[in-house]
Amino acid sequence: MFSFFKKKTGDIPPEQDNSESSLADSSLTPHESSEVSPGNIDASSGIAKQDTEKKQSWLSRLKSGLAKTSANLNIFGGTTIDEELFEELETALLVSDVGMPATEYLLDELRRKVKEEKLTQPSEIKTALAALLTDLLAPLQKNLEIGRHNPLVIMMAGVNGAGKTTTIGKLAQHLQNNDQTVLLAAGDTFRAAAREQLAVWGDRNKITVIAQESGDPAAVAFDAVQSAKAKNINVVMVDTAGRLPTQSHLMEELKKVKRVIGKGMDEAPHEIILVIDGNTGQNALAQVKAFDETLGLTGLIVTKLDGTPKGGILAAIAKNHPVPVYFIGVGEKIDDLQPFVAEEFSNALLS
Ligand SMILES: Nc1nc2c(ncn2[C@@H]2O[C@H](COP(=O)(O)OP(=O)(O)OP(=O)(O)O)[C@@H](O)[C@H]2O)c(=O)[nH]1
Repeated sequence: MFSFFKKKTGDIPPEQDNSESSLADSSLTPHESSEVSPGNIDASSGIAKQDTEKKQSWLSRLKSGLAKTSANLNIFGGTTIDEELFEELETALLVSDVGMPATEYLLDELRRKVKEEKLTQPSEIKTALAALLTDLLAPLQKNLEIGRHNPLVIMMAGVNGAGKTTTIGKLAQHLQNNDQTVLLAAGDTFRAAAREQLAVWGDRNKITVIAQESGDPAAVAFDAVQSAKAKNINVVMVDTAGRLPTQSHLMEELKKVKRVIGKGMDEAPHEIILVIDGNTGQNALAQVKAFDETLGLTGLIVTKLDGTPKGGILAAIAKNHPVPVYFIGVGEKIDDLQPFVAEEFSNALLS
């Protein structure tokens, strides 16, 4: 099944309790539990077919999005495994922003595999590298769990232009498609245009957007949580203005937003997600470390992996400062944002 979110129940009614399954799965339950008839066989196989098509379409977009990074790694066309090939691979991994520690790790493991498994062909090294990369990235793979708090409060942070606002828009639509009600907090009070952009977008998609003239992002976030509680909304997403980790007063402001959200609802924000531009390369690692230190990140979303030769950054994050990657983005359309799956990612790079 093509699942976008993981659903865990907490305070939702028992009849909707379908923990450990995805929302998309839960929407299938009536078909599965009702009596089998030709009608519902057709319906469920139709859904399965649609899912397979969606998945195939995503995999091909992922592959073409990562084409520049995978071109860096296209060095396995020869006939012998020698020191020159390992040196070429080292350069290719570094150029792809895998970073030194992960590059050294992958090369050491590959040399061990070549010996142990008596590999002789470069194509076998490529397959072995794909498996090693999958293992390295696997700890980053985690579904965003919805349904465990009502509302689930998600705070988004990141540097300017990373893709926070557009990602919030895409996620909101995915959530709506999964029968979740959503409310947005226009916490990017720095850019008036960003607030207006979100308000117009909210109008068009019938999603309430809480905005204020005051310019205090913490107050906007607080109001949004109160409003969501009063309206029994499922998910609140709090947008924040872009900032560099070196701008300490702005990092302090983020801490305040987090603190004030906590005053509005115990244990909130439940998710603090850093949105990273995949083009940023090694600097993204510095961003993860700095925002994590300031806020305690629960997850990452890596956007703009389309067209970048620096897609290896996920391996650097996995090796140096692992934080779950909930979603990756390879374009501007809603379906260009999908859950991160380590094996899909490695295969797109190395198949
Ligand atoms: N190619 C591509 N573009 C993307 C992707 N995700 C977002 N964008 C684009 O990136 C640009 C910046 O996105 P925003 O959502 O405005 O970024 P932001 O982080 O909210 O920006 P600030 O408000 O300045 O901090 C927009 O033009 C988006 O359409 C992606 O996965 N691929």
